[in-house]
Formats: sequence, C-alpha cells, structure tokens
Amino acid sequence: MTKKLIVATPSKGRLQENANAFFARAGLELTQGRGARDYRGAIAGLESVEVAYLSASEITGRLARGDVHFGVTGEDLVREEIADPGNKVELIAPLGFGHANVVVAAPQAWIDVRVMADLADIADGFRARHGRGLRVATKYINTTRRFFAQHGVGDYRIVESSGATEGAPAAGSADLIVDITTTGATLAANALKVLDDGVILRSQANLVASLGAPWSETAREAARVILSRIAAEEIARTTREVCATVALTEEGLHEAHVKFGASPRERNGETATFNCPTKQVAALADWLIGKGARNVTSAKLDYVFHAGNALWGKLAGRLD
Ligand SMILES: Nc1ncnc2c1ncn2[C@@H]1O[C@H](COP(=O)(O)OP(=O)(O)OP(=O)(O)O)[C@@H](O)[C@H]1O
Ligand SMILES: O=P(O)(O)OC[C@H]1O[C@H](OP(=O)(O)OP(=O)(O)O)[C@H](O)[C@@H]1O
Ligand SMILES: [Mg+2]
Repeated sequence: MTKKLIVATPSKGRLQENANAFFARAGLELTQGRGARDYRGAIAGLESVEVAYLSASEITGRLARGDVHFGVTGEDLVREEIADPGNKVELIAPLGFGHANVVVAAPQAWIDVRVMADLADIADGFRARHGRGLRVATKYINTTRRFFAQHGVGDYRIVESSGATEGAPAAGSADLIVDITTTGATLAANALKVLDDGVILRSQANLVASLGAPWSETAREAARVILSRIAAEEIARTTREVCATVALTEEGLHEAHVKFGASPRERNGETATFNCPTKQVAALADWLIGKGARNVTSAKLDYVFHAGNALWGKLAGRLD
C-alpha cells in the first residue's frame, strides 16, 4: 500500500473552484492528469502527496473509512454522513467558502407554525385530521432525526429526497422539508419559510483530516508541510505589517500588544514594526499617532511562518 499522503478535493460542484483557489493561495499548486476526467493528481513539488478528485459526498465517506488523509468537504456532509464524527475525523480549519444553512422549512401558508414547538403541537392533531403523520422530505436523514428529537417532535416520517426537495410540499409528496439554503431563493420560489429556530447547522467547507487513515511517517511529514503553508497564508491574510516612525519604550510595545494584539517585530531607533490583526490596524495607527508617530503605514503580507505550527499541532495531538 502507498505510504503517500492522499488529499481529496472536490471534482465538481460549487466547492471545486473555491477549493482549488484555497490551495493555490497557500502556494500549493494542484496538478490534474491530462484531461478533466482524470481523477488523480499531485501537488507541485511535493512528491509524497497524491490528490484524489471526488464529489464532496464521496470525500466525506472516504474520510470516515480512512481511505484518504485530508479532504475538503462541507460540515453539513460530515455531520450527516459520519456516525460519531468526533472520533473519526478532525475538522482542522473552516475555509470561508461553501457557506450554507441546513434548515427546517414549512409552507408559508402555515401561519400558525413559526417555531419547532409549533411543529410538535400540530403533529398530533395532524394525524387526527389527515389520517397520517407529518412527512418531511430530506436527504439529511440523520441530521433531521437528531434535531427533531431535540425539539420533541416525534410523530413524523421521513421521505427520502435526493433532488428538488423544495418542490416536495407543492407536489404533495411531503408536508415540510429539511434542506440546505444559501440565498433563500429556492425556498422563496417554492413558497416555503424557514422556522424561526429552524436553522440546524451553519455549514461551510472545512479542511478535514481522517483519524483512521494510515498515518505513515511519510504521510505525517507531508501533512506537516502542507499545514504549515496553509497556516502561514491564513495568518498573513488576517494580519498586516504596521510600520511607524516613533520611539517606543518597552512598556509602549507591551501596551500595543495588550491593547491591539500587535506583536512587535523590531524596533530600530525611531521606527517600530508590528504584525497586527487586520481589524485592529486603524486603532493601532491612532494610538501610535497619539504616541507621537508622524506617519504609520500598513502593508499586506504573503505568508507568516511560525516555528510552532498550530494546525499541525492540533492534528498531531489526535493521531495514535
Ligand atoms: N447553495 C448550496 N446548495 C447546496 N450545497 C451547498 C450550497 N452552498 C454550499 N454548499 C456546500 O456544497 C456541498 C456540495 O454540494 P454541491 O451541490 O456543490 O455538490 P454535490 O452535492 O457533490 O453535487 P450534487 O448536488 O450534484 O450531488 C454541500 O453539501 C454544502 O456543504
Ligand atoms: O438557497 P439557494 O441559494 O437557492 O440554494 C439552495 C439550493 O441549492 C442546492 O441545490 P443544487 O443547485 O446543488 O442542486 P441539487 O439539489 O441537485 O444538489 C440546494 O440543494 C438547494 O436546492
Ligand atoms: Mg448539490
């Protein structure tokens, strides 16, 4: 069996382009075989890595089985398709794309049903009136069962639906649905509304590691390298280099750290340089000007590498 690290990334759908862009930002250039139908690839310069192009759902299954080490997939799929995800996988980092909510939606015409408790209330009477229980169309079967149980809704039946779920109530094959929504356009077009407390999960794409994959020494080393690049890009994206012409004391540097999270990088007589969280740059600049700085500049960074690699640390702690 290969000792390589296997990274699974979406081969189609809305996650594909974003996933490629995510790896590219981290300086990881994914190369695919000759045609768009070649489902094996590599990462330029990393000999011990193999890339598998699969659908998001397939990636989730392989992570659960330990067939791949890393995968990019939606948290909704992880929670739905993996029993006991806490022991099977580690969600290493949310990736900031593929945002979607898994929601409970009912016909807008059901004016008396606003919250999950209303659903529990009508479920009994529903059977008396219609001679059958509520039917819920969804492909999120496990997610639905857990959420409905938490909210005390017991008298219902799931109608499995793998596409066009939003159409089920109008078509008469279900009464309500559990599905994923981003803009809400599909729900609106089908005259459905999300219950006020009916957001089951706010999902986004994650970088996920399989705890059951064969973590050979080679695979671990490749994982460490990949995660250090990803971490370096992530820190850089949320950090600015702030430079000021100002003479600061040791206490001044300390204060900048405590107040703004700015780490002093160097102090050279009249200039001080910090790595500062992007959100705090304006406040830090104000403060520096208050301390006598004539001008303050802020610049973007490409990568910020740290000797300690938090992402790898998080994963390494969970292996064997
Ligand atoms: N509006 C959205 N609708 C569906 N999924 C979305 C949406 N936004 C983000 N996603 C994420 O993308 C994942 C994969 O959905 P997508 O439809 O792109 O591919 P797929 O489900 O593998 O393909 P298919 O729909 O053809 O089966 C979802 O599970 C979810 O995590
Ligand atoms: O809230 P919105 O922005 O309208 O998006 C939600 C819709 O998008 C997805 O369907 P998709 O296009 O992936 O088709 P599918 O059901 O075949 O997966 C999802 O299943 C919803 O139907
Ligand atoms: Mg889809």
